[in-house]
Amino acid sequence: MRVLGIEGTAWAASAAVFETPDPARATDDDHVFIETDAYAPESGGIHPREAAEHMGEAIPTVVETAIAHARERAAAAGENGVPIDAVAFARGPGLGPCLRIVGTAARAVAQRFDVPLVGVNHMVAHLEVGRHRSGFDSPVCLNASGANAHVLGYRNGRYRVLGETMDTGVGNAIDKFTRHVGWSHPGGPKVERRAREGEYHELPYVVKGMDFSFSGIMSAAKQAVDDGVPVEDVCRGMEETIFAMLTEVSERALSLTGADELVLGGGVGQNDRLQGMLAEMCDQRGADFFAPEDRFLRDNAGMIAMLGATMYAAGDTVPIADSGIDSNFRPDEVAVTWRGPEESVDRRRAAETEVQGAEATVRFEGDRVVKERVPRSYRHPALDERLRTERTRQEARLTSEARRNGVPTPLIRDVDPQEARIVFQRVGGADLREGLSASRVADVGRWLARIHDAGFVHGDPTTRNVRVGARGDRPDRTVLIDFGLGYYTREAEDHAMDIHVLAQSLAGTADDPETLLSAAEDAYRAESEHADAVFASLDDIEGRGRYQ
Ligand SMILES: C[C@@H](O)[C@H](NC(=O)OP(=O)(O)OC[C@H]1O[C@@H](n2cnc3c(N)ncnc32)[C@H](O)[C@@H]1O)C(=O)O
Ligand SMILES: Nc1ncnc2c1ncn2[C@@H]1O[C@H](COP(=O)(O)OP(=O)(O)OP(=O)(O)O)[C@@H](O)[C@H]1O
Ligand SMILES: [Fe+2]
Repeated sequence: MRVLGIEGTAWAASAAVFETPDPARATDDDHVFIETDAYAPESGGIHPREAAEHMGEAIPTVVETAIAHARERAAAAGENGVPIDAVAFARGPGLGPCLRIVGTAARAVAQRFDVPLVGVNHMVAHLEVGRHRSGFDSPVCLNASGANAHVLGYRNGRYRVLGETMDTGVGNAIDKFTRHVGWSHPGGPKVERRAREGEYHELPYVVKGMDFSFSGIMSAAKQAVDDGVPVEDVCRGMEETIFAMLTEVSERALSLTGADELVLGGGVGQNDRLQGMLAEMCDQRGADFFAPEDRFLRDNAGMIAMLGATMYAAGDTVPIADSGIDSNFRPDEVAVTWRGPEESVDRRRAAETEVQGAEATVRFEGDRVVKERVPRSYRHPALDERLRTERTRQEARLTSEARRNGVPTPLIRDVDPQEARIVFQRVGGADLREGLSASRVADVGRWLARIHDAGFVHGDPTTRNVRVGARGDRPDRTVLIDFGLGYYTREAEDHAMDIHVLAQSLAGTADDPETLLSAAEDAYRAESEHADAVFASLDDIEGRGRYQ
C-alpha cells in the first residue's frame, strides 16, 4: 500500500509518501519519504495570514514532489497505473486558513487519481506515529507540541484525554517567552541550547491531578529576566520545571492506568532534556519508553500518511462532500476505527506487597502502610527536595483536617518530612477503580463538598486515590487517601478542578463514566454550600474548548 499524506496545520507545508506491505504494524520494508517547506515568521510568532500565504505557495510544490516520488517507487516496482492508493490529509486541529488550503489540495489529488480520501486528526497522528514505530500495544501517550500538551490513553474506541494543559500549549508557552527576550521563532531549540549553559532558577510548579498550567511559570520567567536573572538560568529553570511537570503527569497516567509503556509525540518532544527525563522516569518504574526520530516528532506529513494508511486499511475514508476541515478537532472526538474494543491502556494488576504510585512507594506492613516519596532522579535535586517535603507535610496536614470535617481518611501513625515518609493506617479492600459503583462515587462527591466547604481541595481525586470495601472487621466505607497535591483555597474554580479531575479519571477507568459522574455531582450539590458557583466554574473550565 502506498499513501500520500499532506500536512499544513500551522508552520509545516509538508507532503509525504508512506509505503508499507502491512499498514497494521511497522516492518523493515516500510518506506517514508517526507518533503517539508517550513514557514519562518520574519518577526514575532506565527501570523495566521502569513502562514496561510506560505501554505498557498508551498503546498502545491511539496505535493508534486511527493507525487513524483510515488511515481518513481511505482515504476521501480514495475507497476503501471495510479501511483498511490489513497490521499490522507490533516483535517485539524490547526489554523483554519491553512487547513483549508490543505483540504483543497487533498481533494484535488484524490479526484485526479480517483482514489479515496482519509481525514486524519493531527494530534492522533502525533501519538500514533510513536505507537506504530515502537510496536507497543497500548501505551500512555504524551503529546508535547506547539499548540497542545496532553496525556492520552486508548480505551473503548477512543483516545481519552487523561490530563492536559489548562492554558496554552507547551511549545507556545516557550515561544512566548523567547519573543519576550527578543529571540526569533521558534524559541524551543534556542531555549534548549541556552539552558545547557545555565544554572537552575526556581519557577512555579503547577500540577493538578494530571492537568497542568504554564501561565504562572511564564510570567515568572519573563519577570526574572526583566529583574536581571541571567537568561540561560531562566531557560534552565524553565526546562527543569516544565519538563518535570510533563514527566510527572505521564508517570501519574502510567500509575493510574497500570500501563507500562509510554510514547512521546509533538515538536517539543525533540528536546533532549525532556526525552532524558521521560526515559529516566520509565526506567525507574520498569516501563518502556519510546520517542520517534525528530523528523516524526515535529509536524510532518509522514505521520499523516502513516496513520492515513492504517485508517484506509480499516475502511475509514471520507467522501469528498463530507471532508470539511475542523480547526478545533480534538483527539478524543476521533472514533478510532483501527483498534479493537478489547485493547485498552487500562491494565489491572494483581495485589502486591508494594505499590509504586506516581510519586511514592507504598509498602504494606500488616495493618500499616508506609508511604515514602522516594527521590526522582529525573528532577533537579532542588526541585525534587522541595516537592517531596512540601507534599509530605501537606498530605499529613490535610488528611487529618479532612477527617476532622467528617471525611473518612486513614489515621496517621507517624510523619517524617525530612525522609518524606508517612505511616498510615491501612484502609479499604480495594481502590475505587476496582470497585466502581454509583453510591461509592456519590460518596466521593459528598466528601469533596465537605473539604471544599472547609476551605481546601484534594488536588488529585482519581479513582486510585479512593479506597473502598470492607477490611477486616471494619465496615465498607469510601475513604479518601493521597492528599499530597491538596492546598487551602476558597476559589470556586479550584474546587471545580477537583470535580474535573474526578471526571477525567472516571473517563479513563470506567465503562459508564457519565452515570457515575452524575451520581457524584448530585451528592456534591446536596452537600455543598457553594455548589452553584462551583458548577458554573466547572462549565467554564470544560467550555474553554480544551475539554470535552
Ligand atoms: C496543531 C499543530 O499545528 C501544532 N503543531 C505544532 O505546534 O508544531 P510542532 O512541530 O508539533 O511543535 C512546534 C513547537 O516545538 C517547539 N520545539 C521545537 N524544537 C524544540 C526543542 N528542541 N525544545 C523545545 N521545544 C522545541 C517549537 O518551539 C514549537 O513551539 C500542534 O501539534 O499542536
Ligand atoms: N492507607 C492506605 N490503605 C490502603 N491502601 C493504601 C493506603 N494508602 C495507599 N494505599 C494504596 O497504595 C496506592 C498508592 O498510594 P498513594 O495514592 O497514596 O501514592 P501515590 O504515589 O501518591 O500514588 P498516585 O499519585 O499514583 O495516586 C493507592 O492507590 C492504594 O492502593
Ligand atoms: Fe503538531
